[in-house]
Amino acid sequence: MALRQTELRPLGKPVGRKEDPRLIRGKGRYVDDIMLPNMLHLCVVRSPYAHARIRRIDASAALAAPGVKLVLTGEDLAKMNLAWMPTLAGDRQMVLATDKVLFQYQEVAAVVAETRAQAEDAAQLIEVDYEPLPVVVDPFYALTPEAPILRDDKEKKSNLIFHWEAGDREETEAIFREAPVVVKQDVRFPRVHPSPLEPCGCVADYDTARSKLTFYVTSQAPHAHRTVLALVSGLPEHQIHVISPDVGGGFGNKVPVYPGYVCAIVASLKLGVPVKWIETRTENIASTHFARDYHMTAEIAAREDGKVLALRVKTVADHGAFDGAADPSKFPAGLFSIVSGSYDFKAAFVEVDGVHTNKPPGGVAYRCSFRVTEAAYLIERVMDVLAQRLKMDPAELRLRNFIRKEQFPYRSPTGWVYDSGDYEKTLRLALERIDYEELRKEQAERRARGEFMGIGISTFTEVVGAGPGHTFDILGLKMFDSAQIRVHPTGKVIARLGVRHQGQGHETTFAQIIAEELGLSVDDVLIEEGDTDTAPYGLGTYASRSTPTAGGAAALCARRIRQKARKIAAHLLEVGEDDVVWDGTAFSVQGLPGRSVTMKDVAFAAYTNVPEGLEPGLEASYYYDPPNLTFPNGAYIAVVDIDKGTGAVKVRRFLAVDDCGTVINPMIVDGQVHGGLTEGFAIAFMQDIPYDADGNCLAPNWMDYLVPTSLDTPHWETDRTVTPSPHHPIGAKGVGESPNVGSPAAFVNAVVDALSPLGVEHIDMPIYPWKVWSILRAHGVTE
Ligand code: PCD
Ligand SMILES: [Cu+]
Repeated sequence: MALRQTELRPLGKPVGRKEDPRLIRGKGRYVDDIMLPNMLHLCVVRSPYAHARIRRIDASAALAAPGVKLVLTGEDLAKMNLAWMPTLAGDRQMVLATDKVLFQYQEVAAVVAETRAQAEDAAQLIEVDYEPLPVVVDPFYALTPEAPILRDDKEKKSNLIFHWEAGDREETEAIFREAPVVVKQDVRFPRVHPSPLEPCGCVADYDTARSKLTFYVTSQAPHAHRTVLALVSGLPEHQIHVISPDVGGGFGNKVPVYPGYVCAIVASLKLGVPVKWIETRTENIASTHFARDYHMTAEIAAREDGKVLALRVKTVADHGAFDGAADPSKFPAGLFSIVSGSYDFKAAFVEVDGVHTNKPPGGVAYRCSFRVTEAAYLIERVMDVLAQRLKMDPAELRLRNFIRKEQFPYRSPTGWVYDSGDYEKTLRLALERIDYEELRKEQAERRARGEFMGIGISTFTEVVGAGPGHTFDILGLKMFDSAQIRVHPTGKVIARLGVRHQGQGHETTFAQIIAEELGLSVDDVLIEEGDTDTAPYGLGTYASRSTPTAGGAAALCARRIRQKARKIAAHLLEVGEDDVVWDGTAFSVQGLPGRSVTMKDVAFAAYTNVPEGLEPGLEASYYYDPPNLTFPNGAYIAVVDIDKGTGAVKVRRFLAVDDCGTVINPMIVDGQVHGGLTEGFAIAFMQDIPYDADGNCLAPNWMDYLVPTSLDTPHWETDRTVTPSPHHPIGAKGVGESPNVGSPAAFVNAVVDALSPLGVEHIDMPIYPWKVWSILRAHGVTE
């Protein structure tokens, strides 16, 4: 049962979500709900070819079509110096193609008309004369000398975008030379897409009289978008007002700036009226930024008793036509170097080659703090390969190799400093709750009967919460975050934060933090995010960073308010400030608990009766740059049964034990875990975006790119251990991404475990029934 929103001391309690009465009654206000007078509609014309030279674009028929007000091409944008724009990774991307296209569905022209239907009809009339060029789909081929160079706009004549390394090569090699056991496995993380329910979209409204651009956009990072728009367009930043209304899911998809946004803004500037652009589902999947697509090879050097010694990883990363990776500037392969996971390796060496191909740009951090999902999946998969090779129980192998709780803060061999954790406790709780021993017995019995039952374990560690600002920036913008709290005379509060939630429940959880610190109830605190004219500057919501950064800012900002409140309380209680104590709900006089004033009394006095010399009013702001990241972790266990006839995998049980430090709202954390597990399940069993040899996208819709329904989705069991972050103001770590990061390996490990009697050591995701069926058939299990 959810806790009432009027109760005091709400931190750690399952308070009902304040945003839900609005959202579940269909009263959310999303970008497509915005209707402005004289608003026009924009439709993007896209390339049918994955690689082609553009000889000519003829827009005359489109311009003559009913309702059409404007057609934009790359040439038009080039005159305004807007044909290209910067990507988050410091590459550049075409807004509208000028001389050639580099992926199927690339933006080629934009049509603006009175209605959306008119814009779409006219888009069909635009004639583009393409000269097809040879297509590069395979990133390994892209690196060979025979492959055509795709980006002729770049100085470097190569499809290699970057080569990046972490760890100690020599020490790692030395350990490998001597190691008694070495296992090696190729692992692919398929190309997937965040695919939020609400696709991307915007309304650009340029007011010529006030020279002000109001830009409504479904954005995870409105402030960063405003800065990028100012830099790209040359409009002064204070004349750009970005509003991110309710967001229907983000999942990393709404961090980048997309060509449609720039086109809508240019159209509004040219026409002086509002212009709306809303993507279709196909446009979303086939042109906005993808995720993953990592081809990884991992090797572990170990002793015969299972103690791991060193890790070596080589990866080819397919970034598509433009490097749009949403990674902090200093990390071209994101935080992939966290790949040594929860285990105490002596040494590690990691290499990543980023490569251009004729595919859409990316990759974004889809429920993943910058390539952490790929890393966690790889290490959890390869640990199982090692267990199988050594004929050891995978739980036992993990227990033997965990970083021990007394080793924190722990420096990993690639340089990360893990803040805290108790991995053994978390795994033991999971083993006990699922009754692991009993399950293994049952498995042995079933195996004896020729049945295929599997148990998969994943004990992942994540790194979330970017900043700190000294290491983390995007396009130079330091990744701190902010909160601003204003207490009104009646003790009601408005708090604005620099992040922007997309369904995570910030209106509730951040109200819980502030209410807890100020002795108020959640009902008393209104949280507002997403409006750049009112909210303090922040980097946005992704990378499970809101709680580690803005959550920290909210607590510290509230404490700043309390400091001033204490002065006012002393004045009201007619004692010295040192005699005032705060008990969590009221200020009282030391030793005289009967004499007290609440935050509400103090708030009123702040506007009516302040001590002499003190500034009236009660508000504060705080920009919080965390000293380190937070390292949430978990132990996940999947139990599966395989149907021998069809190869279908049934997830019988799934238990997720998470440790995200201090929990603000256990009900919301459970919801976060349920959602992320559902995504992880989809990635493991049903999602991939394949391309044919001509670069045609083979899954540009929800018929081919599958999204699980409630019927497909297993029942989730959750539990928790709590190891607070030692540096976060309330001890909280992020959690939003954990289930997506940790679960794919548990599913795959379970399926491989089920098939291990056949000698199977690895299956690449997605594990479609036909893949399993082919294995069963190859081994004569089924016909
Ligand atoms: N310890 C703790 C932690 C946390 N929490 C809670 O939970 C949530 C979450 O958080 P975080 O972890 O901090 O995170 P954020 O930042 O807020 O968010 C973000 C994430 O989130 C997730 N989840 C979700 N949900 C929803 N509903 N929707 C969405 O969209 C989404 N997305 C996803 C993603 S993808 Mo990326 O962007 O890719 O990077 S990242 C991400 C919030 O409310 C909070 O406060 C609590 O309570 N406690
Ligand atoms: Cu990732």
